[in-house]
Amino acid sequence: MKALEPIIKVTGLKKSFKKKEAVKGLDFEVQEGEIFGFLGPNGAGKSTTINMICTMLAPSEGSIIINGYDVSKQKDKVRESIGIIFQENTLDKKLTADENLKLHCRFYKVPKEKREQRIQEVLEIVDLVNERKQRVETFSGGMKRRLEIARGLLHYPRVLFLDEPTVGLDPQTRAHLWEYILRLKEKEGITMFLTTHYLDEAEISDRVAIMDEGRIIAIDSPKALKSELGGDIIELETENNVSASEEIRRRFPEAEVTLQDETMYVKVPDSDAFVATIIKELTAPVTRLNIRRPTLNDVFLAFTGRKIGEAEEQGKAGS
Ligand SMILES: Nc1ncnc2c1ncn2[C@@H]1O[C@H](COP(=O)(O)OP(=O)(O)OP(=O)(O)O)[C@@H](O)[C@H]1O
Repeated sequence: MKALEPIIKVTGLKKSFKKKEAVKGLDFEVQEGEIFGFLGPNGAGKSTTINMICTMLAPSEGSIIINGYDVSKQKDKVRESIGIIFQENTLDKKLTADENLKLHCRFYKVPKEKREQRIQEVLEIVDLVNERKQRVETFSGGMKRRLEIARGLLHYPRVLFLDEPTVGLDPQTRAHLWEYILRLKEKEGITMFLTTHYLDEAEISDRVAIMDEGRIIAIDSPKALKSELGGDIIELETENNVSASEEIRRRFPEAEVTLQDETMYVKVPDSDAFVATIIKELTAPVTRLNIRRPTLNDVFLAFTGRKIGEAEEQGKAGS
């Protein structure tokens, strides 16, 4: 049997801005129907990559194939194959939802006889059927984002790009938006490529690529990435973390110890035996102890030596 062609294939992708090498050589594939998440701190190179994939920025090197079309040679075919929902709101606020959608249908040459049915379908997906005749300026932030998603779907794209789709929304609206996105996957079987720096949101993805400083440092399902870490994470504070971490490393050679501010993160295959021993025998008394399953933040920490929030702070300081 012939193996399925990936819907997106990226090879040797690089981008430099003058002296800054923002994307340093990416190779990855996205399969049809996947939710593919790009996770990384500000400045990691996510937007630059997504802009190149969406034909909006020319790569310095490498190739991108979407839906069988070459992004640098067949831009129009690529644009027909994709829908884009970016951070900036590009709806016309003075127009109604309906007028915004009709405009987009004309722009993307959705056949006239299909327009009415398609507008109804996409409004149903994002629950805005009753607001169809309202002006966009009366919409809440969440409603606007939903309308943008509806608009991005009008021309039956094979891949939908969502760049930080929940930025600026409150937690409840964020959660709802993800429900719509999952509904979309169910109803339209569409491939979704999303970027986020919210770790909990990345969990929705079938696969996640973790990006840092222009490179993909890990790529797999959230479950596999976390289980690759193996064992439990023990958060530990003692009266002297430096000497305690040295003692742990000496006595438990299999333990991986990372010191972060006031807290030690210890990863061990068997947390029960470890905890029983350190509580009784560690020279520096234990002042706090918490055992938990690994999160994507731990994956990021394991690969980069820092938490995703800290990487962002460094990114901001450096830019
Ligand atoms: N047009 C540009 N000119 C010069 N440098 C740029 C340009 N666009 C991006 N960069 C730099 O490239 C690096 C990657 O930026 P990019 O916006 O792709 O990161 P990101 O991961 O998408 O971050 P964010 O979440 O903040 O959008 C950053 O150091 C940024 O300052």
